[in-house]
Amino acid sequence: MADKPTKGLADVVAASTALSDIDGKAGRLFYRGYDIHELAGRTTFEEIAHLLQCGTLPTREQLAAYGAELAGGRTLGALVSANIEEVAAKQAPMEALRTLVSLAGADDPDKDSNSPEANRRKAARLTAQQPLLVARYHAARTGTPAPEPDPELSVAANFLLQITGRPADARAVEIFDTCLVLHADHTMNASTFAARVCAATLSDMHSAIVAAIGTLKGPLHGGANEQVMRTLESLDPSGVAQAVRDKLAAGEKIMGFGHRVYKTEDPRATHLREMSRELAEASGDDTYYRMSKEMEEVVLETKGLYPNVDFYAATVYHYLGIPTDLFTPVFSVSRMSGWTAHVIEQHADNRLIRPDSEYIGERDQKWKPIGER
Ligand SMILES: CC(=O)SCCNC(=O)CCNC(=O)[C@H](O)C(C)(C)COP(=O)(O)OP(=O)(O)OC[C@H]1O[C@@H](n2cnc3c(N)ncnc32)[C@H](O)[C@@H]1OP(=O)(O)O
Ligand SMILES: O=C([O-])CC(=O)C(=O)O
Repeated sequence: MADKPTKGLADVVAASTALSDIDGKAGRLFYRGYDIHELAGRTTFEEIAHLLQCGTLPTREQLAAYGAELAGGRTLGALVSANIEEVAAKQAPMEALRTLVSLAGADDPDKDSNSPEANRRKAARLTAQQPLLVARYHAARTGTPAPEPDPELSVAANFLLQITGRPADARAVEIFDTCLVLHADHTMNASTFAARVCAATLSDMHSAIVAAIGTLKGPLHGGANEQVMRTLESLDPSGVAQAVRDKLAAGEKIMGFGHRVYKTEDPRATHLREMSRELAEASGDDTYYRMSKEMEEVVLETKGLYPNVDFYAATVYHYLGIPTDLFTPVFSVSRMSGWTAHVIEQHADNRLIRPDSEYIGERDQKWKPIGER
């Protein structure tokens, strides 16, 4: 008989990885051995994607080559282009991305290979395409064409340009770039696990990424950042503390708080809180930042829970002018670098991921003809 399951697989080690590591008690996160506090604000998203997908922080030459590869990958395949209008009309952003990445797989030149070289090229292409898919989706649904991506600009600068329709100022780009750095990878989170389960059947990278996108979408995972903003918008700024206490007393979960692994401050939230404060001040209206701080105090005092990565990311994206329903797609733009690196890692040392289950259903049932049931 199987052992009793650990609900939600808490504390179960499901894979070995050299990509990221978390110390949940100390509130520390590392990408390939680098503390996130060493990297945030000092490295670009392109450097982090290279670190995850290629193994090292790049030299200048490697970064130039990787940047050129990303710039070259910023195109949409024929199948995506032919369908994006209809997808944008019928699907919400994360559903659309799930569809569009699947369609992009059909036009990928490496679609029939899982070799290490093909996987690395696909990883760069998916990382290049994801922000473009979000921007073109947004353009299609609003009927406002997005500016063409500029090969001279970074992933962060191009994304803000394409979403807002105008070049972002240098500090906004730095802040958004840091957000992308902070969201890139996070050990065996639910979407990465989904990607690895799919990849471990020796399925292809696009299939694994479709599984990951569908998993990130849920409000207990990446979907929480959108819900944080919706909560802030729904609250009366003068009644935040009482409203949060009432929600908690009613057994409601407050989105953006709590974490399976961190039992103290999420180290990414430390950076995001500060960036939210800076942007709020610069905007001349810090209402949402002040409301967030108040929520944080009440949730900590009442439940002992800390904000996770999604909490302050919400107001940062809001102040940067990103539409609320694109917050989770933004998460996917960054996490694509980690998901694809995990697929590369899974394929490089593979074994089928197939856990056991505990059977809790009926036993010894006897078949009856349909008329007698
Ligand atoms: C990128 C990310 O995915 S970060 C996480 C994003 N998700 C969210 O912000 C959604 C809100 N948070 C949550 O739902 C949870 O904290 C999760 C999903 C992140 C972690 O879940 P788990 O490790 O399974 O913890 P679980 O949901 O069992 O919570 C443990 C206890 O804390 C409570 N709790 C956890 N999070 C919250 C919250 N945000 N608000 C209120 N109570 C909470 C639970 O109700 C539970 O209480 P109980 O023991 O009295 O029943
Ligand atoms: O690790 C998790 O469970 C969720 C999370 O914070 C992430 O994916 O960034």
